[in-house]
Amino acid sequence: MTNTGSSSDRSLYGTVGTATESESVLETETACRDALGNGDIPVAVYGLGKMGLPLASVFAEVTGAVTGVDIDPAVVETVNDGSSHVLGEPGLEELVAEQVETNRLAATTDGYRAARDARIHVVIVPTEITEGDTESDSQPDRSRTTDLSSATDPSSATDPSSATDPSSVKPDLSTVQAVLEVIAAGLDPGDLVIVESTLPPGTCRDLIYPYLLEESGLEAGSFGLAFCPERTASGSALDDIRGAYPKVVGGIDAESGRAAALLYDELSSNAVHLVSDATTAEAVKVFEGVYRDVNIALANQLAGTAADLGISVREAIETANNIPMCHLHDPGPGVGGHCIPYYPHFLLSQVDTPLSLVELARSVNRKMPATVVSMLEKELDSAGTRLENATVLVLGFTYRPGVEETRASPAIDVVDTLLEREATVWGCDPLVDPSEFGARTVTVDELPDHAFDAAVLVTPQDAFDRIRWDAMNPMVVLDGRDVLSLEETDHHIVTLGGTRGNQPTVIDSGVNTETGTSTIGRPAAFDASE
Ligand SMILES: NC(=O)c1ccc[n+]([C@@H]2O[C@H](COP(=O)([O-])OP(=O)(O)OC[C@H]3O[C@@H](n4cnc5c(N)ncnc54)[C@H](O)[C@@H]3O)[C@@H](O)[C@H]2O)c1
Ligand SMILES: CC(=O)N[C@@H]1[C@@H](OP(=O)(O)OP(=O)(O)OC[C@H]2O[C@@H](n3ccc(=O)[nH]c3=O)[C@H](O)[C@@H]2O)O[C@H](CO)[C@@H](O)[C@@H]1O
Repeated sequence: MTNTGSSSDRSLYGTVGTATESESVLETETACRDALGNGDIPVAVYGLGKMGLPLASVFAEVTGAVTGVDIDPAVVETVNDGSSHVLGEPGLEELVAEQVETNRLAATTDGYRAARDARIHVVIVPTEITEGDTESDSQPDRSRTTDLSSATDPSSATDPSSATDPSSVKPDLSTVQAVLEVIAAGLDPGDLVIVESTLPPGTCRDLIYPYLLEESGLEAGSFGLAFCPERTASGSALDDIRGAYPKVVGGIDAESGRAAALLYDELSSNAVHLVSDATTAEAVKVFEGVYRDVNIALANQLAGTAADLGISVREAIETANNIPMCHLHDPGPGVGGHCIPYYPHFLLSQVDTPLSLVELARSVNRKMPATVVSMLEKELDSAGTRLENATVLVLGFTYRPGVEETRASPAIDVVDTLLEREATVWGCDPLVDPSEFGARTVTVDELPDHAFDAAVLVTPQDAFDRIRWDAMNPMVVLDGRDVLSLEETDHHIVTLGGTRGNQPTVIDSGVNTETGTSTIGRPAAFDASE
C-alpha cells in the first residue's frame, strides 16, 4: 500500500454498530482488521520524539498508512530521509528506513493536512508540569486541571526537581492542546482519536472530549476517543510497543474502547486489557509512575539508616528482595527523566483526597541531590578540605545510563548545589556536554590529567568503565549508584547506603528442595522441625 494522502471512507469507530443483517459482527470486525492491515485506514501520529517515532514506525509496519506529524522541521526531514534522530533504540534506524522506503511512513509539519486525511489520530507529544501560584504555599492548591492550556508558553514548563512545593505544581497540557486543535479541525464522523501521552486521570472525559466536540462541531458518539498509555522505556521502545506488556485501553464510551482494543490487538503481540473507561486507563499509567517514585523514596530513606544501624543497606535490600513479595528499589542521588518525577503531580492535581505519602515521596526524591552534596561535604571536612575550596568531578549527566535525556536529571541539581557552595565543578558524560549545565567539561581519557578533591557518580555510563582510577590522585568518591569497585585503590569510597559490596554468605548445601529454604546455620528457634 502507499501513503496516498487521500481521505478514506473506511474507519474503525462505529463500524460494528452498522453491521447489516446479512453481515455478522465478526465479519464486520474481520473486515476492519483487513482494512487496517491493507492501509485503507490512514493513521496520523502526532509527535515523533523518543517514543513517538518508534510508535509511528510500528503503526506503519502494521497498517502501512502512517503520516508522522512533528513541529520540528529537522525531525521531519530526517525521517523523510529514512533516518532516525532518536539514538539508542535497537532496530529503530532500520525500521524507519524500511517503512519510509516502502511508502508506509512519511513525515510532515503540516498537521492540518494529516488530520484531514487520517481516520485514526494518535497523540504522543510531551505532557509537562508548571509551577502554580507559589504565594499560596501555605494553602496547598488542590484545584484540578480545568483547562488544557494551564501554561500558554511551553518554555515556561517547570523542572520537577526545582519545584518548591509539590502541591503548587500543575500539569501543563498546552502541547497536547496544540495537537488537539489541529485534530479537531480535521475530525470527521467515524474518526478515532487515541491519546498515548500520559494524562492526569479525568482529562479525556472532562477536557479532551468536550474540547473536541466543541471545536469540531461533531455530535457526541460520532467519533471515538480512547486513552491507551505508552508503557515503554528508552532503549527497548520497539519491543515494548510490539508487546512486552499487556496494552491498556480505556475508551470514552464503549464503542471507543472496542475500536481502540481492536486496533491494539493488531499492533501488539501481547494481550489488550480493555478497562472500564478512559479515566481508569489514565490512572493505570499515573499509578505506575507514583508506585515507582514512592518506592524509590522509601529506598532513599532506608539508605539513610546505614550509619545508625551500622550496616550495608544495599546488602539488606538485596537480601530482603529474595522473597517474592518484597520489591525494595535502589537508593540513588535523585529521580530524573520526564516520566517518574512528573506523574505524581498528575495525580496530586486531580483529587481532593490528601496524598501525603505521594507528596512526601516527591519531596524526599527531590532533595536527594542536596543530600548527596551534604554527604560529600561531611566526607571532605573529615579529609580536611572545605567544600568551597574543593574541586569536584560530577560523573553522568543524563537521567539514565545510555539515554540522551537530561530532563530533571539529578546531576543538574548536584552541580547547581555545588556551584552555590562555591566549589569548582567539572563534569564528564559521553552523551551530553556538562558545560551546558555550568560544569567544566572533561572527557574520560583526560581525567588523569586533572586533580580532584572529590568525585560524585550520578549516572553510571558504560564509558566510565574506562576511567583509570589508579592513575588519579586519591580523592573522596561518592558512588551514588553503588557500582564502582575501588577497593584496590587509595580513593576513599562512600555510598548512599553505607559500606559497599557486602554480600550475604549463602550456604546452599542444605537447601530444602520443597520450600527452597536452608536448614543449615539457622538458629534452632527458627528451625521449622522444632
Ligand atoms: N520517553 C519515555 O520513556 C516515555 C515513556 C512512556 C510514556 N511517555 C509519554 O510519551 C510522551 C512523549 O514522550 P517522548 O519521549 O516521545 O517525547 P520527546 O520530548 O522525545 O518528543 C516529543 C516530540 O513531539 C514534538 N512536538 C512538540 N509539540 C508538537 C506539536 N504541537 N505537534 C507535533 N509534534 C510536536 C517535538 O518536536 C518532539 O519531536 C511523554 O511526555 C510521556 O507522556 C514517554
Ligand atoms: C517501572 C519502569 O521502569 N518505568 C519506566 C520509567 O522509565 P524511566 O526511563 O523514567 O526510568 P526509571 O528506571 O523509572 O528511572 C527513573 C529515575 O529514577 C531513578 N531510579 C530508578 C529506580 C530505582 O530503583 N532507583 C532510582 O533512583 C533512575 O536513576 C532515574 O533517574 O518511566 C517510563 C515513563 O512512564 C515508563 O514507561 C517505564 O516503564
